Amino acid sequence: MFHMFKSGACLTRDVGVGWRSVATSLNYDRIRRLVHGILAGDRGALSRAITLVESTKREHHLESREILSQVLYETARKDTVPPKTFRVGITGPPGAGKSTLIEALGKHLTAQNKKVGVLAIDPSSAVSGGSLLGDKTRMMDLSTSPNAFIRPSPTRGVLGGVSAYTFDVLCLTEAAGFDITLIETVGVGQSETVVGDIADVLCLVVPPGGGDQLQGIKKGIVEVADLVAVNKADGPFLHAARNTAKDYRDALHLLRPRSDDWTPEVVLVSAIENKSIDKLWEKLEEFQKVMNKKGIIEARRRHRRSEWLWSQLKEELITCVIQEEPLVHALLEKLRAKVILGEMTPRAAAEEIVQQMIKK
Ligand SMILES: Nc1nc2c(ncn2[C@@H]2O[C@H](COP(=O)(O)OP(=O)(O)OP(=O)(O)O)[C@@H](O)[C@H]2O)c(=O)[nH]1
Repeated sequence: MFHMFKSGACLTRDVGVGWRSVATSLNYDRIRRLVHGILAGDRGALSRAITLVESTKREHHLESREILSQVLYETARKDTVPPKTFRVGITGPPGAGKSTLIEALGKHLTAQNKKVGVLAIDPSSAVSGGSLLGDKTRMMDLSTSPNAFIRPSPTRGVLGGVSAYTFDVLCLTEAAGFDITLIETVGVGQSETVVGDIADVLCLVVPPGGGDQLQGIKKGIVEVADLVAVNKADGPFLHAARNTAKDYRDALHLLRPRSDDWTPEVVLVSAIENKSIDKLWEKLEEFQKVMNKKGIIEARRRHRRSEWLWSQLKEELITCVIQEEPLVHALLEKLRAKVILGEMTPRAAAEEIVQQMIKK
């Protein structure tokens, strides 16, 4: 069923030692069990595999790589064009009701026997060790559904950057049969770009606001949103929510749509009262249908994978080759003084270092 295991010998990173060839003794029994489990849709196996992806231990990192390679071998064979999986990015300011909306949307989908994964991208954790998204224990109802898989954000920086990490986790959840993935992030700083990179569709969730509704929400997020959900359209907030929806419709009208095939829309919802969640899903599905018909989702995914290869390669080269290379350190010491004193430009110094490395 599975392709051959790679040999135990491989080139890997050993933190503080540099690149070297090591005869690894990976736990192949565990790898085999987890791969079987994931492909059979076992949530426990999926959780354990993700923990290996998150781990900074070298052997865990290698095990997760082996698991991913076997899992991808299987899923790639069954992959269809257009893809049957759908990656929905949910972003918005803190307190907009993203988690409540994800729970409502998740329940709407699991009730239809759809399998839903929920992932969180938390840029704050990588930088400060804190967590913007907090723990996701709020999605209590959804987490008890066998059709749902909820994974809280990592609590520390992960090797290779947030998008590379989330992409690995996404591959695993999809391999376990969770065809719809809701990817949540707080719309601040870089995070919406990351979720925009990973998701097929980006839904911006905003609360009703008085006066300047777009205040505090960066224009950049609105520009990349495919849908805007104005949440909390209930009780005393209903009137304000309607006004906010109008403001967003006007704002979107002035912006050039991201794609000629889709004009972003604004939907009024109430996550708490479960109002118009079906309408929101209809819109998301419509987006999926329109974009898949033109092959746009698959084309975007392919393009991104290729882009990530470059960014990962650069990152790996910097962290594993350049920073570990004694020659680079020696040259850096020598040339840094010249650069600081203005005797040499940083570009010339960098070129000199690279030339010396190539000659070596
Ligand atoms: N009235 C009303 N309140 C809501 C609705 N959805 C969420 N809330 C409330 O808004 C607050 C924030 O909701 P969350 O779901 O935690 O919002 P969030 O965007 O995930 O917040 P962060 O995790 O801080 O980014 C909570 O007190 C919710 O009960 C809604 O549809 N109507």
